[in-house]
Amino acid sequence: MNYFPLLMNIDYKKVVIVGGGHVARQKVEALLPTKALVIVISPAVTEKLQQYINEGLVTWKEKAFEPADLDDASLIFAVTNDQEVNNAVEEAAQHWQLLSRADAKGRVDFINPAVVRRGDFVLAVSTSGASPGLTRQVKTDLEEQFGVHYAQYVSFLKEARQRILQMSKGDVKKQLLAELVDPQLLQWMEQGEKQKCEAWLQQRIGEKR
Ligand SMILES: C[C@@]1(CC(=O)O)C2=NC(=C\c3[nH]c(c(CCC(=O)O)c3CC(=O)O)Cc3[nH]c(c(CC(=O)O)c3CCC(=O)O)/C=C3\N/C(=C\2)[C@@H](CCC(=O)O)[C@]3(C)CC(=O)O)/[C@H]1CCC(=O)O
Ligand SMILES: NC(=O)c1ccc[n+]([C@@H]2O[C@H](COP(=O)([O-])OP(=O)(O)OC[C@H]3O[C@@H](n4cnc5c(N)ncnc54)[C@H](O)[C@@H]3O)[C@@H](O)[C@H]2O)c1
Repeated sequence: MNYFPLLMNIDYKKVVIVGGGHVARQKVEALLPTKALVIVISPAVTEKLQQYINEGLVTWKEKAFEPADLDDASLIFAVTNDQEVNNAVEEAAQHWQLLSRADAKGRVDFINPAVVRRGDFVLAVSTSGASPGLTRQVKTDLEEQFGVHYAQYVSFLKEARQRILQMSKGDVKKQLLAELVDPQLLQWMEQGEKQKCEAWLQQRIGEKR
């Protein structure tokens, strides 16, 4: 299957997760960085999910699934351990609602990549469902390869790019934007020397004005 990868803005949209087990917890954790309105439908939830519910990060409806639970949901996760219940969720989902089934059966509108977040820098991995184990392994490798300093690095690149776009034109702008991905900047950021990056930018912008 050739899936279409995208980054979706789901802020303030309703997301319904049917099931309250370990897979439901994974989905909730993937959604926490967003402002989606997350509702868990399940007679029972894991300890970690209970913690998120207590903190008000997620709403829990302590009950077995019913079709009306899907009303107004933009995204639906059928993640119970009961195929019949997941089938019932699929049957109740409208064509305009995007459905994901953790058992990878029946209708599959989307699947979930493994995600490494470093601020605005997002790395997503998938084997299109072929091997979730390999996906997990590659994610672990990426976590090591792209350390937490990437968040600050990409934040600097964002600000620097805005400044370049405002201050320069044409070929100068193009050249400055190309120079911005200089590996030296990444190295300074990794060493905690953000001020060197700032000075570098000041100098470049000054020279080209
Ligand atoms: C990425 C991640 C994100 C997430 O779950 O949100 C994710 N699976 C993760 C881990 C993981 N899942 C499983 C294992 C055990 C090893 C194994 O079975 O190989 C491990 C490894 C581990 O946990 O270490 C078991 C498993 N997974 C699926 C089935 C059903 C089936 O294949 O039939 C079964 C068998 C269930 C059973 O037998 O009962 C199905 C799917 N799992 C997907 C995503 C989608 C395709 C991903 C892709 O394209 O590669 C897809 C198709 C649907 C979906 O759920 O979206 C998360 C990464 C961890 C992370 O982020 O840290
Ligand atoms: N995508 C993945 O990464 C992945 C990984 C492992 C397993 N799976 C699949 O996901 C399924 C769930 O795995 P899990 O480890 O979370 O299982 P689990 O047993 O930990 O949790 C199942 C949850 O479903 C709830 N549930 C049962 N009947 C329900 C109903 N009628 N209405 C609402 N909720 C109901 C239970 O209360 C429980 O909270 C597995 O059966 C498997 O098919 C997917």
